[in-house]
Amino acid sequence: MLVSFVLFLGVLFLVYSYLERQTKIDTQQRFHQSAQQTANLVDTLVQAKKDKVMLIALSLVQESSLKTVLRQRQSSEIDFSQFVEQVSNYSGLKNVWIQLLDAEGNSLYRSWTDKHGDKIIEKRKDLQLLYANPRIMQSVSVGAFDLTFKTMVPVYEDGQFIGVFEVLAKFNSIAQKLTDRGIESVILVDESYQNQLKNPFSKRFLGKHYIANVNALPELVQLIDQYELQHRTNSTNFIALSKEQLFVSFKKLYGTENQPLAVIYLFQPLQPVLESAYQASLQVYGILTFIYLFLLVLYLWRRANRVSRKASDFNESLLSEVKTKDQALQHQSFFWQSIIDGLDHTIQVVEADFSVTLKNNAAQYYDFADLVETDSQNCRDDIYNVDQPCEQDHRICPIKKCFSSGKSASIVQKIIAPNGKKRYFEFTSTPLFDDYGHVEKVIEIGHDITPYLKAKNQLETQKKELDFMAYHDSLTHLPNRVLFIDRLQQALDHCRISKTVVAVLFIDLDRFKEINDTHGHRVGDSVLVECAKRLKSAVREVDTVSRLGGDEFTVIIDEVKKSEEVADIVQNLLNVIAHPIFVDKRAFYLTTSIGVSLSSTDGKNPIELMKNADTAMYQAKASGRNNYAFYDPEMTEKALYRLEVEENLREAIKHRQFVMHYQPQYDIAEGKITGFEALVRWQHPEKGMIPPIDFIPLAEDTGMIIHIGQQVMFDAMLAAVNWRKSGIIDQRIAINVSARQFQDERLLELVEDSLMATGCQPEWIELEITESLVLSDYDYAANVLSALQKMGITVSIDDFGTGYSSLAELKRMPIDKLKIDQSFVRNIPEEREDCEITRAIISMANSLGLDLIAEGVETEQQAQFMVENGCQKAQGYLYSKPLPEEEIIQLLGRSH
Ligand SMILES: Nc1nc2c(ncn2[C@@H]2O[C@@H]3COP(=O)(O)O[C@H]4[C@@H](O)[C@H](n5cnc6c(=O)[nH]c(N)nc65)O[C@@H]4COP(=O)(O)O[C@H]3[C@H]2O)c(=O)[nH]1
Repeated sequence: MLVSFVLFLGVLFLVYSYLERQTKIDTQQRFHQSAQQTANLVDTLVQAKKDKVMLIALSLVQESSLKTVLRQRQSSEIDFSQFVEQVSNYSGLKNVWIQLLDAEGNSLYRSWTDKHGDKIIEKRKDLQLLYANPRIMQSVSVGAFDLTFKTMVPVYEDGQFIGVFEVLAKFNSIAQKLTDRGIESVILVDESYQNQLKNPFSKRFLGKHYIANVNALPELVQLIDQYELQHRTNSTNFIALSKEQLFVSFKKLYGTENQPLAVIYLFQPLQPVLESAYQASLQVYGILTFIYLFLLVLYLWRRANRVSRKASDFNESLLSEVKTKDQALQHQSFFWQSIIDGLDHTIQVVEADFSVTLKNNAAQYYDFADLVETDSQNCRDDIYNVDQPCEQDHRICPIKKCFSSGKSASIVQKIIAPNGKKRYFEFTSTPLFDDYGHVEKVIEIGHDITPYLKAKNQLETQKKELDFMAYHDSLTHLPNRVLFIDRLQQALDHCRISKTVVAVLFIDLDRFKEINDTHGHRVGDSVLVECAKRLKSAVREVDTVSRLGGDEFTVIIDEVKKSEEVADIVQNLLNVIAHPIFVDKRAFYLTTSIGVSLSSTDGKNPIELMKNADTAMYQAKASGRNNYAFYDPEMTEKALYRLEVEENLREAIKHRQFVMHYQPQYDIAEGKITGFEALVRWQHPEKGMIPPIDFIPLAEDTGMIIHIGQQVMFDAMLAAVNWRKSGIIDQRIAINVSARQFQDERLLELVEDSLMATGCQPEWIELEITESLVLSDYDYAANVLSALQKMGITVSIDDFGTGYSSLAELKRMPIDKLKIDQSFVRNIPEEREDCEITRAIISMANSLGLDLIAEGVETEQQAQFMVENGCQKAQGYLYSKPLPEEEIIQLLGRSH
């Protein structure tokens, strides 16, 4: 804008500079024109006068009198004064003269003078020219007196040149005519004529110049002189005298031979000329101003147009830009929409009222329905079977959460797609904030993660399979060596805490190679798989069976309390493998050798234990296969012995090799038998009488105690019945109930059955339960004991004092009798502490009103201690050892 303005000013300046210059030029031109006009005026006037003079000459030349004179050349007798006067009147010219010249150039008549007959041609060049070539000639010339107009007409008669008729008129009238037009003139005759004017008409001279017009104003003449205008006529045709306010122009007159004749100085007021010039300038100015204004208007219009066009262009470009941008936006929008619509992800815009205002194609396909929540319905669940509707007690709606917290929230939901397929979607809600930071909307993006979950599950399965393969044997699916060692380490760590023992079994199938070689690997593999199954089924769930490779298996037996347990398990494993294995309807009889190492004695780490178990396995093989061996030989012996006992025990049960001994119980003070305790003995056919301590624990462990207990109960009840029938006793017989028996739910049934089978009355017997058994499960014990009491059976607590029963527990327990354990009795009276305990037990039993008996009384002091401290009954070697039934009968017979 500023640049435009400066340019505009520049142009304005140039235009006005130009105008000013132009004005000057125009003024000069106007002056020149004005001078030219004035000169033209002079020319016109001169020409008009010339023409007039010529017309006069031509009209007069026809005058016969003139011809006559010329023909006769007799001018002296002719008076043409009247004729001239008529011509003057006729032509309107005041001063008109005529002259007649004969053919030789002699003046026949001159109206201005009386003189005639002289040879004028000799003096006048114009006449010489005319006579040389007769023709009508006009001229302004300086005569002897004045500046005059002349017209010379050759006169012919009958084709013969007879002379010249010349008409003359004063030039002075021209000045008058100029004056009439407001132009004063001063006619200065050329200085070359100064000598010619003998008797000048005006008699006025400026220097050498004759002032031809009589009425020329002196001040003008003075100005000519003052400004030396005479010298300027050659360089210009005008002078503006500003001071005098006069405009002076010059008009030069020339003679017939083009010789300078005179200069007419034409004076006119400067102002009109200037005005005229100004007018011209003004016209120029006007035109220029007009042009300028026009240009300005044009410029402004164009500028306005330009501005308008610019504005229009701007508008157009703006519109175009807007259109382009709009299109770009549309394209972009279309582009994004295409992308958004092309996405598998569902996108929904959820408003604060949970209505969905926008959704992409995927969302429309799944049509997750309005997200409007009601009290009873959650979003989507009325349309689709959503397993996990978002708003429940245990989970919240992510859209709600997003609105309330302003943070993104996600949820995984199972939906049924329109095609009926089950899909898992992960929905992520993202907040959109308004200008005030409030959550305005929520963008919910749903992503079908079914393939991902499927792939994840597959990967997990594959990983599990790989993990499984890494840690398991591919044939038997048993843990491999790596896992076995790991588990063994864990077991060792655990057994250190639990103070138990871990046993490692190294199992090798005997002569398995023969099966492989003879029947092929496929059969061999089948045999191995079956062996693995059997080994696994023969141990506890917590125990680990692994395959090291080939026909070698290992087993971890955890939490071993006694080595005998291990021997049992090992024996069981030998047995399960010994059963025939069928492959392709062919029976294979396998044996196996098992080596055992124990963490207590044979090693502290997995490698050591496995190595020693392996060594033991070779010992077992060396001792004849189908065998087992402990790494410690003593353990092997023990195990073998135990196995033998177990087998014998089974035989003993089968063949009823158990016999009952009865130990009498006495009233210490009176020395009378108050009862008996039935104590079982094993009458081994080869080894003789085996005490209960050598087989009861094994019978307990193996469960055979149940069978032994049945026999004992039956025999003892039967003895009670028989002895009563024979009338030798009326005392009760106490029967020991082992832990396994007591925990057997069939105990009460067994007691009832035995009572019924023997005909024994409940009052005739007493059941002894160890204190530790009662304390291990107090409620159960109380129930069972209570049931026994209700049956009428006396219940006594054996080995009392070893279990640390409290007085409160005793008080609540349904029991009738306490048996002071012989471990206290044994040291009485030496051990003060045992004495104190015994006193306390006696005191406790007495205070609770319980019957009381001391076991293992071997000395009088012990018996006396008991009596002194309130225990009236005792049993022990002091009175009698446990005796066979016959001896009891004898004893009773003696006592009777
Ligand atoms: N040192 C010494 N010992 C004495 C004396 N008086 C008795 N004894 C022994 O002490 C044991 C008492 O039986 P127990 O405490 O019930 O201890 C019994 C009992 O727990 C168990 N037992 C015996 N018979 C049976 C039975 O039929 N069933 C059950 N479940 N266990 C039985 O075997 C254990 C041992 O029985 P036994 O060898 O017969 O040993 C008997 C008996 O012979 C004595 O003065 N000094």
